[in-house]
Amino acid sequence: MNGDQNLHDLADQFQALDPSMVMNPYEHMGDPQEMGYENSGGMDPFYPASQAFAREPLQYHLYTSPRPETLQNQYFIADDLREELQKRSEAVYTAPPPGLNLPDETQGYHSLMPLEVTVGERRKFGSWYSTVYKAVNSTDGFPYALRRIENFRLNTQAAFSGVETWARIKHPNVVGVKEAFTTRAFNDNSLVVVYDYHPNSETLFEAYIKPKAPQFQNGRLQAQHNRISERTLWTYIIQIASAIKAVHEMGLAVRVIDVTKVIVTGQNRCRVSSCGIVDILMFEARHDIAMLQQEDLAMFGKLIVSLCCSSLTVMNNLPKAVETAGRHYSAEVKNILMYLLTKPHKNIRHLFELMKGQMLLELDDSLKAVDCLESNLMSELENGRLVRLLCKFGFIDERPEFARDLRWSETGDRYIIKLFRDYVFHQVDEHGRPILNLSHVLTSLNKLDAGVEERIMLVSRDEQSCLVVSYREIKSCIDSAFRELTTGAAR
Ligand SMILES: Nc1ncnc2c1ncn2[C@@H]1O[C@H](COP(=O)(O)OP(=O)(O)OP(=O)(O)O)[C@@H](O)[C@H]1O
Repeated sequence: MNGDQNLHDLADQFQALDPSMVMNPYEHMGDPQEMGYENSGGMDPFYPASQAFAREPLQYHLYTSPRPETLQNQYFIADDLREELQKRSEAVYTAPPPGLNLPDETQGYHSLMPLEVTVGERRKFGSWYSTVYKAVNSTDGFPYALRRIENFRLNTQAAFSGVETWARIKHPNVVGVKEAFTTRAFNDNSLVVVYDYHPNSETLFEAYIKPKAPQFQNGRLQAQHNRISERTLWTYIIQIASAIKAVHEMGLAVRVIDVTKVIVTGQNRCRVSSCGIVDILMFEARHDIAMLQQEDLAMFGKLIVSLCCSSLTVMNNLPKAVETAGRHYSAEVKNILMYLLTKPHKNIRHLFELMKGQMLLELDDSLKAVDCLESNLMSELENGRLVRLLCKFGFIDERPEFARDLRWSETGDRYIIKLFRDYVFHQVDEHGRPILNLSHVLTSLNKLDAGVEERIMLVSRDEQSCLVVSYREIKSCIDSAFRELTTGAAR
């Protein structure tokens, strides 16, 4: 199907969706090249090349061109991204259910909410039980993740000496460490290490290994297999290796590299959590850092094997596990595994040498992801601008009194603003039914914000007065009314 055919199909759908809407917002659009855009390759096929277009002067808040109804959703960020961000926002604001018997506050953190189930069978963190909570810091108001080690008695404050060094590690694949303290607020001796909070994250174990409930497929209950794809596996390998490199270069060792201690914080984004905590727990057992770093790499190998085989028990028979991994993944993956699990003297820099080819792919993918996010951000930039404009309307329209004038918002410049508000939001069709046309609203507000010379007819509700004004004039009315309000507020 060619471009014209597409266009016709779209136009048909457009008519079918809303017969009362006959305006085509593309009608007066010109060639993007003529508009001064250097690269028109990525622009819509909806811009016919033949018609002339009077370009508006370039402004920093230049608006995007209006789109047809059927593409309305493209005014906003992509649905899956919005859903993901909304889930995160919801996670930040979720309050704990009542009756958890948690302290109201500990060391300046309040609103504690467990991020994991604390009843039933629990795994241990070394020799201790641990629980992760979300809590809000009273000083900066931000949420943090508190990892609490239950029933831990600290023998010396010196055990906290490494926390400062950990807090200096700012790396995209390491969950940031903020501080550590002991507390009796949970009615025991607890150690708490405070980390950056990454809402709605799950561990690699939860994402790829934990058995999923069977689901109905083709009318039958079927087990869910979530074997990780080779590309995603490499993404995680490179990110975790990068985290390990950052930690080793600070003269530290991660000391816990495990599928339950690496969290997935976004699409294919992972971060090593729980850094620094083992240094406190095992402070008194002196260790050679070079040896601990070797152990980090061996643990990393085991993590990759469990991901490849979607199982934790495979670690009981590593040679068999490596063989299984080799059957499902490339020789390159097997090569890395052999290096990490069998080489007596390994080194994180050498590991990167072995992964050179994959790193280029990773770089390409992450640049693509940045491009995609940037284009989503652009649409939100436009929307943010429109929200500010709507706020101005809200401040001005229907204001009951200003400067002792009960009719301030109905008279002078404000009368035009009121009529424009009706033009944008309160139009009705020939049968008196409300027209709820988001495209019209966005187009009108964008033109207003850019102050274009295009003229529109504003009609009063009783149809007794009728004004023809340009968007530029309406914009200047709004600016002066809003200025009056700001000077009035400052008085
Ligand atoms: N910094 C963090 N920000 C947000 N959520 C986190 C953070 N750290 C951990 N979590 C979440 O808290 C939950 C519990 O984490 P934890 O590391 O205890 O995993 P676990 O599987 O419960 O391990 P264990 O069985 O050893 O307790 C997980 O769902 C994890 O995603």
